[in-house]
Amino acid sequence: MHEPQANQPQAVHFGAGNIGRGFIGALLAESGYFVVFADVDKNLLKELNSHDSYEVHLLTEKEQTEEVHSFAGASSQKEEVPHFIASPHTRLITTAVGPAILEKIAPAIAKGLKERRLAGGGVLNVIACENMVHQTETLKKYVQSHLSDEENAWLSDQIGFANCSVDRIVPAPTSRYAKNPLDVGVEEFSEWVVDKTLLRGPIDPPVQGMTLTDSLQAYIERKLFTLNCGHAITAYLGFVYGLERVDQALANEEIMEDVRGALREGGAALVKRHGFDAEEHERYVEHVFARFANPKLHDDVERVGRQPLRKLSKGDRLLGPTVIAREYGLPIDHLARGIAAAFLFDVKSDPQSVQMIGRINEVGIERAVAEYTGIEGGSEEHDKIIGAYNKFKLKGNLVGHR
Ligand SMILES: NC(=O)c1ccc[n+]([C@@H]2O[C@H](COP(=O)([O-])OP(=O)(O)OC[C@H]3O[C@@H](n4cnc5c(N)ncnc54)[C@H](O)[C@@H]3O)[C@@H](O)[C@H]2O)c1
Ligand SMILES: O=P(O)(O)OC[C@@H](O)[C@@H](O)[C@H](O)[C@H](O)CO
Repeated sequence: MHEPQANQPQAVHFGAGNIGRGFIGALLAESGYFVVFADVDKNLLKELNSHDSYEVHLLTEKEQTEEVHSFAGASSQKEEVPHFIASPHTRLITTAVGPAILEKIAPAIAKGLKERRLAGGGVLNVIACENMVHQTETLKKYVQSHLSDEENAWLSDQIGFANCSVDRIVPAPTSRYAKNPLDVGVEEFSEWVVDKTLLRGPIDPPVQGMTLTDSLQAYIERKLFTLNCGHAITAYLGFVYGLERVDQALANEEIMEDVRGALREGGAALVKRHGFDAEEHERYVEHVFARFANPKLHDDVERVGRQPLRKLSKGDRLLGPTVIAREYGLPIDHLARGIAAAFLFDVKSDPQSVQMIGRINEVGIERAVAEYTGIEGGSEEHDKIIGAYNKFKLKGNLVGHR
């Protein structure tokens, strides 16, 4: 295992996957932190501990490469991770494991914080970088459930749990550029916005590329309900049309019309809710489309559509903008078509897809839509989703799936 330099500040980052290596871990290392990547993937940990560096490839016209140094891998299921969390050199804990895994990493974080308290380790900040609203506060609740009242009182005083919005498209790496298994390809754009009102003390050393805000809700909703909403609908419609990649899906005019329509509907809702400038929001949407269309990303619709039940849950990228639009009495026709397409995402390697398709086969699409979205049968919204689902199902049958 690689070692930090004497007194080097440390960060423990859970999840050495695409965004972990391609964005958060890379930024922390560039900013002077020794990054301990905590993961469960034994092969990945072996690679992290046998390479001194890896490359982040910017997938732009003229491809550029950044080298990442100063990291190690540690098993999130072993004692070493709590020890790192307890170390006085550790200033930050970050995560990029997926929302469903937050509960699973909470015991290791709680154990590390207990040790830290006893060792007098002091102030530390936790930032979960998952695509969901209030992700770090969700992690905080899981961590608190493993601590005593006394430990929780110390935690409230010493440990910041700050929500954030994290944005950079990082597809699964391919052999086109990956010379070693840690190399990763990313788009050039990146944005990491953190709620400064929930931090304890300054982020020290400051993380280059991290923006601090006191109005995170607007940032995260704009990102999740625009970029991720459009991304998901592109992926689900792309899947229905038998296409493999996001850029291929967007090149299809029918798909593009629905994605644009959904972002228009969701955009009108966001403009009302957050008082965004409508023209500026339109520019944001155009920028998102330009990012999706980047042919160098080779981003797979199966990655972008992964875990459809999470994406169909209340407050996530599909229902979130739909509910806000309805609150303002705005149309949701294209959003409903995007939701409908999600119910046709039949990917055998995705456990949530298997569960969803199994439930549709068991109880029928009408009941499955009501169960997963909370949109009641007989409502206008439910009728729109079912109508679109039936049309897309015919389309899917015509196209034939992979
Ligand atoms: N890839 C992107 O474009 C992107 C961009 C922004 C945000 N995100 C968010 O980041 C998170 C991770 O996405 P990703 O694309 O990097 O996924 P990924 O599958 O590439 O990485 C997840 C990593 O978490 C690890 N992991 C799983 N269980 C673990 C555990 N118990 N302890 C520690 N590590 C564990 C996995 O082994 C894997 O290395 C998700 O919430 C995603 O929404 C991704
Ligand atoms: O990571 P997910 O599964 O929540 O969503 C898939 C993609 O939309 C997502 O990873 C984007 O690439 C990312 O959010 C861009 O910032």
